Amino acid sequence: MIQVAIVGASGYTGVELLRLLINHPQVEITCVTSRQNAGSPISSVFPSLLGRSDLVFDPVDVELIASRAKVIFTALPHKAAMAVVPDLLKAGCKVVDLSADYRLKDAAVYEQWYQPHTSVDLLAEAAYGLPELYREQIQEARLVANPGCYPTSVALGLAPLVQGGLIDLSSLIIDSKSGTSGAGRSAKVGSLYCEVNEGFKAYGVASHRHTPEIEQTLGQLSGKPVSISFTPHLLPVNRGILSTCYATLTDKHATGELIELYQQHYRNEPFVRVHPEGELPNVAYVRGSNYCNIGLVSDSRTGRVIVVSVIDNLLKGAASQAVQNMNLMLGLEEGCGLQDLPLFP
Ligand SMILES: NC(=O)C1=CN([C@@H]2O[C@H](COP(=O)(O)OP(=O)(O)OC[C@H]3O[C@@H](n4cnc5c(N)ncnc54)[C@H](OP(=O)(O)O)[C@@H]3O)[C@@H](O)[C@H]2O)C=CC1
Ligand SMILES: CC(=O)N[C@@H](CCC(=O)OP(=O)(O)O)C(=O)O
Repeated sequence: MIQVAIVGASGYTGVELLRLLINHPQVEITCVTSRQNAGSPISSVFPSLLGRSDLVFDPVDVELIASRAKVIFTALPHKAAMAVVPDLLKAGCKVVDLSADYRLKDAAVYEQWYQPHTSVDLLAEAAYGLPELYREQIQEARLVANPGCYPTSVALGLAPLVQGGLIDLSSLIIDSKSGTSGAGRSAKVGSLYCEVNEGFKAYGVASHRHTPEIEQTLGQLSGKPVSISFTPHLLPVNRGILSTCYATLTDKHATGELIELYQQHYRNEPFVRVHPEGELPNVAYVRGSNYCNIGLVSDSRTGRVIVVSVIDNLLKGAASQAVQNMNLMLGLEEGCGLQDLPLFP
């Protein structure tokens, strides 16, 4: 069994990692951290795990973590992640970082959208953890930067069109909606029930920090700089992301033709499912699973293609994608421990 640790295990992505890794046949969780819950059994914080694990939360102590585990998931807020990742790597561990700290290749871009970076030297070597696009780099990496939730849904939704040169990249508009768990488990007024329930709002308009991450991936796929308009929205549901992407086609293509292209593109990808013509995805079709579902329509009236993609933000948008990356880094079967079907309805 491979020994793994979860740093930041008391958060929303942390508990999803616990749920997945407790059932993973090739790994054993040997260390979980939380500053606020240090000394408490995990089942006292998450009663859903009662009877399934005797683990007790430890404080964040790099030496302790590295002495107990070889693979570490850092499920910490950005900035807190880069305070521990370099020392974990120095201690010989492999790291899958769920934060944004190692996703952007250009330190100046990171510093423009986040804060000063304290381990710029690791940006070049970190593999961007979207297996469907960067599988080989992930297999070789000791540090994987797990993508953001919105960027995962958008990159998978647009990759076939962008790589095929089928759209005018300057026309891209992306409109995404996320469930409230995307904001994490720490107390914030904006995440309170009365603030979110029965409401629906846009936020981060023309300023959300996932914009440069999406532009970086689409730029790599097209070989050209890409600028997008990206607007996230907050949905009054616990989990799920739906991204609607609009772009002008450079030539006429019927919906059926584009769906055939997507089906071919993703034919060997076990976690990407393309809907047949006339059917579009719903966040409920992927909830609780590692799937990304994609549907699209070519609008001959406007010459635009409209792509709709859905993921579970806590799973393909975070924890299950992190486990998919770990499997690749360790040479395990890529879908090991990730075969759960979505929870429908
Ligand atoms: N929620 C989502 O849908 C997604 C989240 N992510 C990213 O994954 C990471 C974790 O997200 P999420 O689980 O939602 O966050 P939460 O706020 O739910 O959990 C954060 C965890 O980190 C610990 N923590 C917080 N601050 C620090 C610190 N300064 N030093 C050490 N530990 C700290 C917390 O425990 P304690 O305070 O007790 O130490 C807790 O265990 C973030 O970077 C987030 O952006 C990525 C994709 C999707
Ligand atoms: C609903 C909501 O608040 N979502 C978060 C995105 C969460 C996430 O995955 O982002 P990082 O991993 O890049 O932090 C937000 O908009 O900041």
